[in-house]
Amino acid sequence: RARAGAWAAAARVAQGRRRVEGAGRSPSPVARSQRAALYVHWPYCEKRCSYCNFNKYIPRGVDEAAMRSCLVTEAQTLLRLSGVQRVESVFFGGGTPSLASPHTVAAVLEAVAQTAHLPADSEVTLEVNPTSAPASRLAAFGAAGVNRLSIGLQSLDDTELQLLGRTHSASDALQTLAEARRLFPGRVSVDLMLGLPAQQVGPWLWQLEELLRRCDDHVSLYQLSLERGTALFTRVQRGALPAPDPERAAEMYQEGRALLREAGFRQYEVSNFARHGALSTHNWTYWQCGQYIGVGPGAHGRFVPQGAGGLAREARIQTLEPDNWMKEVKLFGHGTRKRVSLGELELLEEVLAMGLRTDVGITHQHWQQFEPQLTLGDVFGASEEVNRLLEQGLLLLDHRGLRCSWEGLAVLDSLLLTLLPRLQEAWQQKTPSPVPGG
Ligand SMILES: C[S@@+](CC[C@H](N)C(=O)[O-])C[C@H]1O[C@@H](n2cnc3c(N)ncnc32)[C@H](O)[C@@H]1O
Ligand SMILES: C[S@@+](CC[C@H](N)C(=O)[O-])C[C@H]1O[C@@H](n2cnc3c(N)ncnc32)[C@H](O)[C@@H]1O
Ligand code: SF4
Repeated sequence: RARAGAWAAAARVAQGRRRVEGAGRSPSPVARSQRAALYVHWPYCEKRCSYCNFNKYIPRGVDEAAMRSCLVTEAQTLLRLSGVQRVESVFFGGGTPSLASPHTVAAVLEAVAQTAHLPADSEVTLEVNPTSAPASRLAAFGAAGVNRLSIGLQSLDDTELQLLGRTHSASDALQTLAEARRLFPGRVSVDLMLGLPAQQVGPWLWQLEELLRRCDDHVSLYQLSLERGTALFTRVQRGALPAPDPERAAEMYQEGRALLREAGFRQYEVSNFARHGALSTHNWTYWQCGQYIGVGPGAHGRFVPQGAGGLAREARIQTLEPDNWMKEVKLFGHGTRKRVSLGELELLEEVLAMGLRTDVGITHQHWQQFEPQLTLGDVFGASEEVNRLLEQGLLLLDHRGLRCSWEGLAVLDSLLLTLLPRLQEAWQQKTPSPVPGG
């Protein structure tokens, strides 16, 4: 059983159901530079899924005590380095973090709470694979401080689940979902994939309808991305399976999001849907270009190291391979493999590309925090190409800011092909490159 620490106990008393409503979210009293989300990567899985190229390993055995101690050490080191005082959400992802013991999750949360302020109602998500999470284990994660679950359900068709190399059946997934809802009501998300080889629109929509009868208040729809180096990629390349049809996938996405809308879900991001205000705070931080600290093998982070001042934000990635990562953590207190300083333009490009993924888009206030000189109107208002997108009703630029319409959200990548070069152009005009000899 999990040894619930002081923070987990306080969190249970608070029983906070913190909900964000996009732009309506009340501003935190702590400055942006002193707040962050924290991501923790558990790199192990039971079996390799045929489509997955995330940073995961199938170990013969795991030295969990060593892993736990390294996760705790790295969380403490990076929190101190960042100068972050308030952690607003924690996300245990992977790999398969539901294979970790609740004790490990509790230890990381206690360490975070001791190094920075972790409000008792902070969103703490754990990703769960159906076969590694009986109800007793889910309850123990709850006692450890987890208050939101994200279930990798992927499909409700056993043949598809087999094709994906999953270890669970559709009925296992539905059972986990029911148990999760009982233990974490209003705080359970499910991931459903679309665009699989040979998948047809009609049957996929029946899956979604079935899911809508069973699900809680958060759904993520992920279109399969066929990744080089995966078993699925090889089978498609050899002709053993048909290539996924992008037009059919687009139709599933369009019909799927319409169905979710009818069921009362708000599409608050390209792939994410919530009702009753159950948006994910953690992911919202990513899309708003807030700071986040990545702990564990292969975790990504983006924060301003203490002493760097201003907007000198760094993109960081931790060492991928777990044994090497542990050696580095034992030696240096962290396993950061790569640090790249983000330039001001790069950061603005991220603000644009990430912000437009959400239904709120980029508000004028939000943009101003990153770019006080050029307004959204200065950058985009006079561009003929952008005006065409506004006239087509794909984009909106008004007193609130810049955002995609419902139609625009489905074709964001193509909108960015116009918007990003326009931003680069406006940036160059603002800061002309020095003329040689001038
Ligand atoms: C990396 S997994 C980790 C969580 C957990 N191990 C699981 O499998 O559910 C997180 C989510 O990413 C999505 N995902 C992984 N590989 C993908 C791919 N190639 N294309 C689209 N979505 C993918 C899946 O929906 C999955 O639920
Ligand atoms: C695809 S998302 C699924 C989120 C889920 N749908 C939800 O609403 O909570 C989660 C996956 O993204 C990856 N991920 C998220 N944040 C990360 C970070 N900071 N560093 C590395 N990987 C990250 C992890 O592999 C994780 O399993
Ligand atoms: S999809 Fe999830 S369970 Fe499957 S290999 Fe990837 S991380 Fe592991």
